[in-house]
Amino acid sequence: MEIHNAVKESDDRRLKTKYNNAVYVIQRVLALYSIEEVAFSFNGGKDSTVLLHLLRAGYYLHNKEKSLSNGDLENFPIRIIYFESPSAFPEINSFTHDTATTYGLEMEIITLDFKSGLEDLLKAKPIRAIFLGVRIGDPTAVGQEQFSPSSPGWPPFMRVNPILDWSYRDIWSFILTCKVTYCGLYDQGYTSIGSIYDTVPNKLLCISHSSSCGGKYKPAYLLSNGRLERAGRTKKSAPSAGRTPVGEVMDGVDSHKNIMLTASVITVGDEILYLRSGSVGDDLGLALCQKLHSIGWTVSQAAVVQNDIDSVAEEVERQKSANDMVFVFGGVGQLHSDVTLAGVAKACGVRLAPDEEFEEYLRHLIGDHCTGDRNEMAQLPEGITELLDHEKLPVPLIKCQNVIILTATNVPELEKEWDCLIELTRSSGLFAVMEPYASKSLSTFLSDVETAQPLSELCLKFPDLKIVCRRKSRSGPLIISLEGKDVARIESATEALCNKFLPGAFSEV
Ligand SMILES: Cc1cc2nc3c(=O)[nH]c(=O)nc-3n(C[C@H](O)[C@H](O)[C@H](O)COP(=O)(O)O)c2cc1C
Ligand SMILES: Nc1ncnc2c1ncn2[C@@H]1O[C@H](COP(=O)(O)OP(=O)(O)OP(=O)(O)O)[C@@H](O)[C@H]1O
Ligand SMILES: [Mg+2]
Repeated sequence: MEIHNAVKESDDRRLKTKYNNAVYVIQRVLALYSIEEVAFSFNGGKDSTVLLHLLRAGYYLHNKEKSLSNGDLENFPIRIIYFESPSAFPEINSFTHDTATTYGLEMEIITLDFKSGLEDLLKAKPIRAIFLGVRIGDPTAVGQEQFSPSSPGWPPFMRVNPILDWSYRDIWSFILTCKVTYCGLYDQGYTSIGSIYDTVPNKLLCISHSSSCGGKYKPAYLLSNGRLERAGRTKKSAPSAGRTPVGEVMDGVDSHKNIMLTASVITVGDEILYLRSGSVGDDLGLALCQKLHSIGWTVSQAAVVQNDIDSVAEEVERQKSANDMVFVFGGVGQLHSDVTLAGVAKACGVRLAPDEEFEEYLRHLIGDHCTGDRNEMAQLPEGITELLDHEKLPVPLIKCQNVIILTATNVPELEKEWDCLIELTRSSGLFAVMEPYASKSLSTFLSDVETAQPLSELCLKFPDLKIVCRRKSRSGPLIISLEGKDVARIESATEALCNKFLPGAFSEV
């Protein structure tokens, strides 16, 4: 069988593993269900084209195992269903029909929507399992496994997703290795094909950088970053979750003085909580608070949690709904204690899934040891992760909704990551850069008894200012800091405070 032989003879170890796993799933389905009980939902797209050939190979191996045939595939009896729509590309439509003819497929054309079409189909036919070319990264893959029962409200059947864990690169490795014919649109820069109304060629494949591009695009298999395969889909993606919209592109400084944006800083660090050497402190958390402060953000909380999935998840869940942005440090890597990503995934109610683009970065960084065959090293929260890539960073920072995961392990590294974040913010509006806080500090030897009441009154009169009191020692002076966005208000508050005491009671620090 040409597909089986092509993969067997290839020296692409990863492709072989993916192929073997997918064909294993297909063979088990053919063992579990009778041929009348299975169907393949085929639409001429690249993923379903790959699945068609995997099914042909799986059917061939199934028969061979049962000595049912010599592997001749002239007759491929798995029922094919195609939901034909007037909004499909004519090229996709004709490719689907041509493929059916080439491989002698029994194709059932359904003109209803997916749900109604399946309801009618399952009333008429004994179908119990349907193969789909869904892959991780597709919006509909979230939460699905290789075997996923249909959703509540849908007719009952098993969705079988044999290529769920295939990456964009795996799809093209298979197509090119097996020399499979695919729809011509993929040679014209289309990388994922929806309807004529929401799909254009992927501009990352545009040959000319001029605005018009001359209509020339590279073929889909040359897209190096598989994460961007849907960049040709014109539908808008959902905005990041957050308490308030913080994604506006700020060209410099936000002019709205009254907007208050709050952040929470979470350090994941057993070393801070347990080690007695005294050498480990939460320097990074502290440094980040100062950075946030310098762009006019308020830090509502800085916490240290254990390297434990539930501890991270609980803290992240609490803070992400109470703040505009949450920054998490520590616990990122490959050690047993590196649970931050799992904690963030749990807090966001998603699972970890292999990420091809992240794996690519790790491979550059650590070499080929890191890939494995099943991408264990590059698992990120599924469906919600953005990689914040900057040329100065060896590995991108990770953003999941309004949670940013930093990888710095010391203050100089943090400064570098922070500078990159700010640059990214200016170019693509990660978060708002606000007017920085202004502050003034006063020192006094007045006693607490004397200052308590006037300071309480001052707080009530100037609710827009943060009035912070501290002492360096019990017997030393009291330092009063007034902080806010409006220098004039700080001056008024200073004057109001000084007027309540004899001249010279306060000196500016
Ligand atoms: C064979 C088949 C089975 C499907 N089963 C389900 C299902 O169980 N639950 C569900 O929410 N959507 C199901 N869908 C719909 C898809 O998840 C998804 O909504 C659809 O592919 C989106 O395509 P669109 O972006 O073109 O609308 C099914 C689709 C097909 C073709
Ligand atoms: N109109 C349709 N008819 C039959 N099956 C469909 C249809 N639309 C989607 N499917 C099923 O859903 C799967 C996922 O669709 P999706 O569009 O993500 O992949 P694809 O079309 O195979 O490839 P591409 O991502 O390049 O468009 C398909 O592989 C197919 O199994
Ligand atoms: Mg498609």
